[in-house]
Amino acid sequence: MPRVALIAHDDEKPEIIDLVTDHESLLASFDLVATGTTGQRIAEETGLEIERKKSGPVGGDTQIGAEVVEDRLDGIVFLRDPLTAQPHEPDITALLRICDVHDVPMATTRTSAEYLLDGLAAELEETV
Ligand SMILES: O=C(CO)COP(=O)(O)O
Repeated sequence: MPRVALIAHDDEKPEIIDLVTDHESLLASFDLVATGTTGQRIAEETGLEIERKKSGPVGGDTQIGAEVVEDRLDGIVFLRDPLTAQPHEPDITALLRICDVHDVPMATTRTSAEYLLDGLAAELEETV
């Protein structure tokens, strides 16, 4: 089962809820993990089960990065707010970098997230 991380900055939380709701039946067949507040919102607003790490600003992005290093993740949807500076920018940069190092696909916009989820769904179909 693909393991996917879901992360969104505050401005993008409505967008990730909309994305997840649109793909709820597909995501129900995935193993999901999220940063703290994103995971809380997804759990509250959908019927999906989701593991929650710490909130991004206090280390959640770093915890997701550790999963990348340990080869536990098949993809990450990270809807970033491109217009607001984040106090934990170094953690965000580190997560992007470690995804590049390990060639773990990360989608940072709604459209690229749709492609990523479609790609993982196609892989899942090939294995059944
Ligand atoms: O800050 C984040 C990603 O950098 C997201 O963290 P939360 O999901 O806890 O809001």
